[in-house]
Amino acid sequence: QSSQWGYDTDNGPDHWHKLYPIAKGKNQSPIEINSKDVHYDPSLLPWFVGYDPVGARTIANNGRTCKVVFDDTFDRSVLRSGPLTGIYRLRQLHFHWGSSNDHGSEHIVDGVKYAGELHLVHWNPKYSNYAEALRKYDGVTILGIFLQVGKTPKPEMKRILEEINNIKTKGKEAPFSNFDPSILFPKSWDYWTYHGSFTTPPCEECVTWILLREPIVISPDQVNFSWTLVSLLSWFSPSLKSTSGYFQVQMHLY
Ligand SMILES: NS(=O)(=O)N=C1NCCCN1
Ligand SMILES: [Zn+2]
Repeated sequence: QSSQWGYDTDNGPDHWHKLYPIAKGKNQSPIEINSKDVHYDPSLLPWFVGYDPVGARTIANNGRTCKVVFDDTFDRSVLRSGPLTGIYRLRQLHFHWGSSNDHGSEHIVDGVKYAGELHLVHWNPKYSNYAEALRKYDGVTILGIFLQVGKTPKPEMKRILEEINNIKTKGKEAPFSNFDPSILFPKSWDYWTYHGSFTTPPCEECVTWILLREPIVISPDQVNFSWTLVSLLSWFSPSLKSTSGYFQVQMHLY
């Protein structure tokens, strides 16, 4: 087990539990979603966001992903309602890509691996800080949006993909301002929700997942932008750590 966790055979998901025991927990993400096992919950509310574009701060390559960081020092950009109680502050967004278009997403839907998955990470400000929220069942909510490769480019992705060119090496960071991530959202806000974990170590089980059923579609050349980033990062296609164990995945239809 090399010192740093990753996605290779000697430090991948099956090794993580040695340093991060929670990785062997009962509520680990990602999971496979089988539509036939999903419980439709008519009492689930729609979710809403209020994002302040002026809250965007930086875009960084941390050697595993490209992440955009936001000012979360007050209730500036928040997600609320849906399966949640109260509001959750947007902290960062990041992507998961594969080394080819036939895989890359972390969650799998009816056997389908999407080319990528966008995660918007939010934390519950009823706790005094993010680090404390990670230790709570209702500490974090992650909005997950699947990325599908199609003919038409998604113009709203342009800013992020152009910026990726300036952070091609691990550890690089660049200013990133005036960006409201809700412009990336698909038309339908129908979602699946379940309680799980971060998909990377320490894999805390503090996450209420809100996964959108409708993917966003980007073009092949937009994906190969991510390829430039991917080719510089030890990329991955994570193995699903969780068994098909029983979990409450509910669905809201608008
Ligand atoms: N892929 S994930 O579940 O969002 N995992 C994360 N781990 C560290 C903090 C941000 N997110
Ligand atoms: Zn993620």
